[in-house]
Amino acid sequence: MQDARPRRSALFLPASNARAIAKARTLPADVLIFDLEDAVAPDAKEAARLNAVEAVRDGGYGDRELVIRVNGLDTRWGEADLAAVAAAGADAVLLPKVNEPEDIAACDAMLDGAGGRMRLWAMIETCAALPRLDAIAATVATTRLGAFVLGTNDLAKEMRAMLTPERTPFLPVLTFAVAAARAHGLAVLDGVCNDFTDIERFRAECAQGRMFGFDGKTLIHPDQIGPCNAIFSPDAEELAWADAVIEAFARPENAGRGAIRVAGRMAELLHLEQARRLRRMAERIAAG
Ligand SMILES: CC(C)(COP(=O)(O)OP(=O)(O)OC[C@H]1O[C@@H](n2cnc3c(N)ncnc32)[C@H](O)[C@@H]1OP(=O)(O)O)[C@@H](O)C(=O)NCCC(=O)NCCSC(=O)C[C@H](O)C(=O)O
Ligand SMILES: [Mg+2]
Repeated sequence: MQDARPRRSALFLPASNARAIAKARTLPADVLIFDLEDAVAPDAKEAARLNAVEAVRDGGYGDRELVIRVNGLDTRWGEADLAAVAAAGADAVLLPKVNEPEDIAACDAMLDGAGGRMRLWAMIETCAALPRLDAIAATVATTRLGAFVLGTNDLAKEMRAMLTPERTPFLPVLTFAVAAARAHGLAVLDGVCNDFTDIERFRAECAQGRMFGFDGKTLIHPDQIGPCNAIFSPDAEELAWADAVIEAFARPENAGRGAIRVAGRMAELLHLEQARRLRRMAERIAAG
């Protein structure tokens, strides 16, 4: 079940940066994404690949989910990246610039030698992918696909759109990416906020991402982790409501009822499901 694991914060780090790789062992991000793609200069690609594989093998990252973003399979590094990642034992490989379902199928076939546990995550960051989100997500039935990750920098570049604080040009993409992911049981992570020194802008983006239904947000700097974890965790008010709904439905007088009154609001069985999910998530977060 995709919702069982907290993925509030997913920190990208250039796998060419040994200091960042070491520091990440101490950072409270739920997911670490070792990047071999856009954060790494062409001359450093091979060294970065070795660093990422070594970091995953050496471990020391506790419960954090370890993901390696490879270069595209149409680049000169992509296939070797994928072979190395398949052997490394990461939790997932992140494939950039997925355009169509066939990209997932091709990458999945190349991961045949990897352990069964390894998932394939897809970057949604091209215009070509947008009309095909449902078909891409539907490949979960026959592949290791596990998550969508939005790439709003590449989308802005391709669309020639502006990355404004409100993210107006991307709002339909946020909705449809979350809906496609949910329809097929995938996890879904929001794109990065480049402005890592403006924490108020960042908080607003996290709150917007949470409002749209994302599981969490991808990050580029350690300073973004704390606020992101806080905003993507169920807060006290939500948990109080969840507890009230669970308690109310458990009362004998409400047995067999589909809709009841809780603290002046309507609660239906669908809200009971939501309340239980929030509680499970809070327990997973508290367990660390
Ligand atoms: C953005 C940065 C280049 C800023 O670097 P810098 O100015 O050097 O940061 P600081 O001096 O503030 O760093 C303080 C300490 O924190 C460590 N650090 C910094 N960033 C990270 C990180 N991401 N992970 C782990 N540790 C990090 C520094 O080493 C300092 O440590 P210490 O010296 O011990 O105190 C830089 O933050 C950076 O490179 N960020 C990640 C960039 C990246 O990965 N980009 C690719 C993903 S974004 C993307 O492509 C999304 C998508 O594809 C799209 O299209 O949108
Ligand atoms: Mg990108």
